[in-house]
Formats: sequence, structure tokens, C-alpha cells
Amino acid sequence: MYPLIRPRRLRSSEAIRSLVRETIISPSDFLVPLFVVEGKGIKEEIPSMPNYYRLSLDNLTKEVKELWKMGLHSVLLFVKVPDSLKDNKGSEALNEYGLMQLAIKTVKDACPEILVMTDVALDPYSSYGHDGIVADGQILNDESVEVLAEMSVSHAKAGADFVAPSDMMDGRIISIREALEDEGFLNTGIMAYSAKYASSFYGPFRDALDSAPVDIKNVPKDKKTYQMDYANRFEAIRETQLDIDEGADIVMVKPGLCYLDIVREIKDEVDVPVAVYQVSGEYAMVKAAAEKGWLNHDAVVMEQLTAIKRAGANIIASYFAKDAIRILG
Ligand SMILES: NCC(=O)CCC(=O)O
Ligand SMILES: [Mg+2]
Repeated sequence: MYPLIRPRRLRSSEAIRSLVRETIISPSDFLVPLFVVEGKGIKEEIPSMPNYYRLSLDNLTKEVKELWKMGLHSVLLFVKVPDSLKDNKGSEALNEYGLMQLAIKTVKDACPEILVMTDVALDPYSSYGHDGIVADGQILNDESVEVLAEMSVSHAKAGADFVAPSDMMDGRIISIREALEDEGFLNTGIMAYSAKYASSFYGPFRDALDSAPVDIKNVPKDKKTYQMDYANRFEAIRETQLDIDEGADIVMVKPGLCYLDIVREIKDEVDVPVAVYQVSGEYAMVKAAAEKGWLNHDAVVMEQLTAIKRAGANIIASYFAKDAIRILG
């Protein structure tokens, strides 16, 4: 007797394995997050994100030119705003000459064809480190949405191709869509963070932007009243469907690895592109274990990225994008 079917035949050499491989990572899968700071000549490493940097505008120019040459053609911009410019309403977010608006122009000047997406949320601008306006221990929804809509228009005016609201306020997608249409930005897209979970994997990012919720009386200590409970699954579908109905062009699940079941369910349910954000804590864990010699960095990076794509991601926002290109050779 012999086995009628021997699946191992399709694994017997790298040539046959690559011939039948179902999921391939390529440069066009990536959206590269970039952290921008004020100043000149600044390229400061983020302590909890080894080999990842905050860049001043001059170095941002260099970085996007390098990304473009590597085949990385889409970026997602975040800014680190000095405390002196922060307030409860995130007023600085609407400054036509603010850091985000200048960063958008800088990237487009350096690389006109690159796709520029921008983070839309109050937290980098909020004196309380929240994604919305704080009053009486609450995060105000509708008042925050008004600011997010104005912020989106401001980014569009500066040249953003897509705005990416990461705040999880209810109804912000329709408000942003209407504001963009009213101002004539018919072709400015919206990538909605639709299923964004209240996760402890965002820690290093909050170090990078100094944007964690502050410890002050009457200010919520966490983001659990707007970001999703990680125990929930059906709610993710509902949130995503709502964003699509409100006009989102792309939807997102965040974080990545712990939420790949959600990615697959959403991918099977919806017909718009699905993005996944492999977040800062996921990056930091791999870097730390590799530094200790406990994991093979490159092998683990590719395994994780491939798993994210296999789960259904059409777009991967990842701090490993440049590593991946190097590994792919
Ligand atoms: N809006 C961006 C985040 O909240 C965090 C991303 C990360 O941890 O990489
Ligand atoms: Mg929502």
C-alpha cells in the first residue's frame, strides 16, 4: 500500500514550493508610516522602535526619495507636535502652515507621484492625549467629528491623496466625506480605521509621538470608550459596514497579528480593499527578541507579513516595509 496522495511532492524543492506558493509579498503591498518632527537635520531614533526614526522635513525629503527608489510608493504621515501647540480641541491641526500640512507639501515636492495618506485624529494635537475633545471626563463625539472633518479638508488642501481617520468617533466618515465634497475634493479618498481595537500594542507609537493619554483627574486614562473591546468580533463587522456605508474607500483592521481572524472575516464580508496596520508593539517585540538572539529577525518578519496578507490584507501598514524589501532582495 502507498498513500494515494502525497502532498509532500509539492514541497520537495524551493523551485516547486515557489511555483505553488499562494501568497507573495511585494513592494506594492506596503504603506509606510513616517513620523515627522519640527526642526532641521533631525533623524532621531525612537527608543522603543529600534531603527525607526522621527524625521525633520529635510530628512523627510531624503527618506521618501529613497522609499520611492525601493518601490515603496505609499506613505502614511504622522506628526509629533510640541506640547506648547497642544490644546483640548487640537486647534493646531487646522493650521494651514502646521507641521502636517508642510509635511504633505514636502513629500509631494520630493516625489510628486507618491501616494500620501495622512493621519486624522486629535491625539498628537491634544493636550490630554485623546482622539477627541474631553469634557467632564468624557470624549465628546460630535464636537470632535467637526474638527476631524475640518482637519481632513485642511490635509486635502495641502495635497493629501487620502485621509486616514484613526479616531473611532461615530459618524466621522460621512462628515469627512461631506466636507471633502463640499470643498471640491471629490477625488480625495478615505481610508477608515474601522476596527481599531483598544490595544496595549500601541505603546511605542505613543512614545514616538508623545501622544499617550495624560494622567489628570477627569481625563479618561485609556481609549476604551471609543476604540473597540478586543473580545469582540461581530462588532468589527458592524463598524466596518457602517464606514463603508458612510463612504470609506478603504477599511482597516488594527493591530495586525492578534486580529487576523477579524481580518479574514471582514475580507469575506466586504468588497472594498482591506488594510491591516502591523503596529508599533508588534514591531518592538520582534526587534527585541531578535536583539537578544532569541528569534531570527528576517525569517520572523516575512512569516508575519505573509500571514497578514494570507489572512486577507490588500494593504499592509508596517514599520518593516524597508526590511521586507531588503529581505526580498
Ligand atoms: N493611529 C496610530 C496608532 O494609534 C498607533 C499605531 C502603532 O502603534 O503603530
Ligand atoms: Mg466606527
